[in-house]
Amino acid sequence: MSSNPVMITAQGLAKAFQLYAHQNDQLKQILFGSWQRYYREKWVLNDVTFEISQGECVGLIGRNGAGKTTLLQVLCGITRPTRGQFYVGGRIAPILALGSAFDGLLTGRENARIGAAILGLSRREVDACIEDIKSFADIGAAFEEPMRTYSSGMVARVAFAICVFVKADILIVDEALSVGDETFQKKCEAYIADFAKTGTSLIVSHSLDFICELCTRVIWLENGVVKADGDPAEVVAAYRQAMAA
Ligand SMILES: Nc1ncnc2c1ncn2[C@@H]1O[C@H](COP(=O)(O)OP(=O)(O)OP(=O)(O)O)[C@@H](O)[C@H]1O
Repeated sequence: MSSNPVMITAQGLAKAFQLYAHQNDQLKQILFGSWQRYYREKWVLNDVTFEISQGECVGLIGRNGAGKTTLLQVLCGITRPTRGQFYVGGRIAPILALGSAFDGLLTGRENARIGAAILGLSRREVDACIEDIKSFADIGAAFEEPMRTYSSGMVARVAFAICVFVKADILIVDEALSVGDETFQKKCEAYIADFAKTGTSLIVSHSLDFICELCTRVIWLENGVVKADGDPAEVVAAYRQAMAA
């Protein structure tokens, strides 16, 4: 374990989603929830505990549905944990999570301004970097058009570009590279690798070679619990073996 300051702590994190069998069950729950429960719980995270220190680049791996995105959403404050605590000690750049908050009626530029402000930039800082964000996103005139007209790759480009310019302490990346085309993927990979030299990163990816190459540590999540946490080569080898089996 590193002697650097702790940037992310997850302590006994658990998350259950409420599943309603019928549309009006949600209303019943609001009205009569004190007497009866109208939903079924789906536990996605169960007692997840770890610490990430300043300067670590941690890969988060696991099968589809293992709970990786949910864990990142909890750490980014997008969803609340059902149990447990977490601490994040710095400004987060949540690549892709940010994209889900865009307003489709607003242009790329307007969403970029709002996104950068939400992530902590002042109006003057936003003014100073908005053209750089446009240039990094590299979607041409579409930057001035409503985002409802964008492809998923274009949305990801704008989300990634905002995160590049918010001067974050912690980079949280959820499968950012899967939607971009090859040129943009390479640009993002180079940025993430550069950020990882000094910042703290938590990266979800199914690209195990990329994770092994970049990360100093890997956490393997399985059915909402930490199955392994340690050296990238060892954890990835064990994960590959489990997947093959
Ligand atoms: N809002 C929701 N309501 C109910 N279930 C949900 C909700 N969001 C996610 N889930 C469920 O939680 C589980 C974990 O989802 P999550 O997206 O965190 O997995 P993941 O490890 O990121 O998967 P993938 O590798 O496919 O992206 C899945 O079974 C998913 O169906």
